[in-house]
Amino acid sequence: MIEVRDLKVRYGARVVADVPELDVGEGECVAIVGESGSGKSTTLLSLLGLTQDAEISGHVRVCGVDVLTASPRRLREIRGARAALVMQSPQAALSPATRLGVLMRRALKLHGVGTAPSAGGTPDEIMDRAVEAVMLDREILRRYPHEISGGQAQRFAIALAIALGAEVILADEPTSALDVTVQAEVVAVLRGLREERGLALLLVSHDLALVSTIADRVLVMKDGAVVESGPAARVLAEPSHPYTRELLEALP
Ligand SMILES: Nc1ncnc2c1ncn2[C@@H]1O[C@H](COP(=O)(O)OP(=O)(O)OP(=O)(O)O)[C@@H](O)[C@H]1O
Repeated sequence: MIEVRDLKVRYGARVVADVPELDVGEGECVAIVGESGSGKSTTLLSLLGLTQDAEISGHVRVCGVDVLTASPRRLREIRGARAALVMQSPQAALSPATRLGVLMRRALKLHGVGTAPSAGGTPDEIMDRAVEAVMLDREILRRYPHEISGGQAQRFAIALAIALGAEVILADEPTSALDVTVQAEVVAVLRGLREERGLALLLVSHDLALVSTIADRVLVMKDGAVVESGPAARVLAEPSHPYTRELLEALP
């Protein structure tokens, strides 16, 4: 689903992300961890061609599309629909005067989902199933963005991705704005989607406790470079790089 080789992202002369290898297969979760400014978000955004003013080299394939050479039209086909980005505070991106159901219906229409009679049902059926998949009541579709909590907004953002038929979710600190119990709900939703729908998940987080509960593999970034990578259980239990040990020691 995601295949990265020799990715380098530069702003001017400075390499802010250097990722030799990163693969996320169907039903897998890979986490990128590291302190603020280490290049995690830049790496994530570059996978969808969303870094502005950056010079990018290497090989990036997402849902079968060669991102660095694809036409803008081809990129638009995967962005949002097949590969969805879930950010830290989705509420800010939701139009305040639009009910969530109206917003979701517009997104489906924009991407042509639910228009063909055969393709997964009517827009209403697709929306109901997506909301159910993230354990929200369908009544939420009648609400405005300010009428929902941070955890509900995050789950709605994931539901939107599901409704649009996402195969890959790229999540940037999806739970950092949430309190601990609500974080657990969002993680449970993501874990369920991987297991039940084979969704591939690339997660950026500075929260190693969260990562240990969901990721199969971990990449540790520092100053733009990957200093350690491997199975999450191994990296978190027996870190081989001093920086990973530092991150682990900083855990509460
Ligand atoms: N548009 C830009 N122009 C120039 N430099 C940038 C730009 N965007 C990011 N950077 C720089 O790239 C480096 C990596 O930033 P990035 O946001 O990827 O780090 P991060 O690990 O995700 O940090 P955080 O956890 O704080 O989001 C930082 O030094 C940042 O200042």
